[in-house]
Amino acid sequence: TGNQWGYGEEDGPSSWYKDYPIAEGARQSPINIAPEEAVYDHGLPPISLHYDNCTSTNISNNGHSVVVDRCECDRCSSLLTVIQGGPLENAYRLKQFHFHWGGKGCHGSEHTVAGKTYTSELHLVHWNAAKYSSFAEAAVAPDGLAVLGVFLEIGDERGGLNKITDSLYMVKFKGTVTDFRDFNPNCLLPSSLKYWTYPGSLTTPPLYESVTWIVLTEPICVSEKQMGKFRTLLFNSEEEEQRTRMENNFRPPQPLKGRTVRASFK
Ligand SMILES: Clc1ccc(Cc2nnn[n-]2)cc1
Ligand SMILES: [Zn+2]
Repeated sequence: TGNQWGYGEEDGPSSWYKDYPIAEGARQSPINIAPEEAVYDHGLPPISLHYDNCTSTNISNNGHSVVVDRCECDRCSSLLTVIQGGPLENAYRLKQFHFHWGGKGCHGSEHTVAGKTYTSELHLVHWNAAKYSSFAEAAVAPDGLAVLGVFLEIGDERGGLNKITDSLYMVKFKGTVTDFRDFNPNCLLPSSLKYWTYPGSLTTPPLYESVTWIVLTEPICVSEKQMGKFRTLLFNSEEEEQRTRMENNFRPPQPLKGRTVRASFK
């Protein structure tokens, strides 16, 4: 039932085009960011993040990544948790955040910077709630989504990440979910909000070309021990006999096809 895609030899990124022809589209993500070719746009305002009211609700393993959903209850959804400014015409509301990572070593990010890969990449997924009435409606619109990308590199431990890594044992298997309240992703942001921005897509099927990408230039540091806990997750459910470690859940860079990457800085 439905399209079975993954990150393996048979079902991985190089075969997604069979079920999702948009995989070969004109604005696919991720991309390699070439800083020298990025165009400094002095008209680009800074981005502003209002995550203070951010309340998470649960953490889950969807068979592709580990996802922290934002609470959508009436009280919470009235409280604004948004990204605005930068290339965005209006405020985009946070829907969820998740990660992409590698096996041991320093590959694992989706975007690369002058060919450099990072050990992981955090994605905060937002939708244009000012213009569309649901995430699903926004997800298919060219200005529907905004994803904030944060690079993770191996170094000192990141304290704020421990609440997540200490919960991962509860969502080891695909299809598992557990309460995960009051986590604010502010603690996972670097000190600088300098960014690159370009028009792109979701990096997994359905690969919709609806994402305004905002990729922060400054990585955050996480420890090898913390990354090791991400790699205890499994792609498969408890019922499946196959036990496949969840790692290398990243799509490689896609052709730029004439797009311009803009920089918020000189
Ligand atoms: Cl709703 C949804 C669908 C796909 C992805 C995967 C992804 N796309 N861009 N970054 N991650 C994340 C959220
Ligand atoms: Zn992602």
